[in-house]
Amino acid sequence: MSRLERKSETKMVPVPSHSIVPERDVNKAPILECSHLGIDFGGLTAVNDFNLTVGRTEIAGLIGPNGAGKTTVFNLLTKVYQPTRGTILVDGKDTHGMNTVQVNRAGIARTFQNIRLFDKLSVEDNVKIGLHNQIKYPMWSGIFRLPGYWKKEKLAHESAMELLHIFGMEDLANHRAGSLPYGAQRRLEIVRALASNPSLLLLDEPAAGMNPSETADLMENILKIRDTFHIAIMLIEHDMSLVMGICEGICVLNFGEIIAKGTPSEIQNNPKVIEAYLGSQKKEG
Ligand SMILES: Nc1ncnc2c1ncn2[C@@H]1O[C@H](COP(=O)(O)OP(=O)(O)OP(=O)(O)O)[C@@H](O)[C@H]1O
Repeated sequence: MSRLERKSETKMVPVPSHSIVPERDVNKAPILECSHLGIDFGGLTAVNDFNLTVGRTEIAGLIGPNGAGKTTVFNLLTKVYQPTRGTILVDGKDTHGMNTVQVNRAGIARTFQNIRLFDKLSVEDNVKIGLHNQIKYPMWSGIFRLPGYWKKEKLAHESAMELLHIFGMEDLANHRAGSLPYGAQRRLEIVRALASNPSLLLLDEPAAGMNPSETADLMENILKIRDTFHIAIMLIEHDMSLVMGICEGICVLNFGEIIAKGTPSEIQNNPKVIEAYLGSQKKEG
């Protein structure tokens, strides 16, 4: 039986910040704790009083109608924006004042709504770029190609190939990233994000533009990432079959505020959630 046919939901247990985490994570320090997080853009409050805890190995979903504030939350977590208020703890560390590079070193990696690969570089080189936090080249050994440089280069090659192998992409290592089919480019983005060895991987609409078979592969790959690397994954997604199929805890935003948290079945039956989605459909219609 394919793992995606599993119907049983993960048992979730309550933790502070009115959140739930998978039972298997309850005795482990959470990977993410947001308290009263918010940001204003001039007079517009894009996110307000965002409280969320994500378990160590949880697959968490962040959903909501268009313009609800989902990407803004990712931008706050990754310090593209500094919060107007509230705190973000990553692995127990307060990220106040950190920049995007520091927060990546603290354990958060992400992909974007639109593909952001280096099209003209090879698949392998794209992954090596993601390894930059892991493998440091001392300046002089790089400029003069000293033995130390070749040692690091060999290590980077081996690490990149190992990651590509996990996702069945090692045969594509020398292909130009821009020449890959759409689904493979999106997979490569995820591999590149994983190269920075995150504890929390943020995926912004990973299934956008995918056909059903690419989406099914993506779901398998997300489960594989969680099970291989034992990390947490938080995803924004409009494809409800993906969200309801693999997310364990789901948080729903509307107009920048959390309106519900729960398991897939709780969220699907929550009247506030149904109203938020129907309301946004009426507005669009
Ligand atoms: N840099 C910014 N300056 C001003 N307003 C912004 C900025 N970034 C986001 N916003 C506003 O914040 C609100 C939330 O936007 P956001 O992109 O986070 O929504 P979303 O839930 O990700 O939407 P979608 O599902 O359509 O991607 C919107 O009203 C948006 O216009």
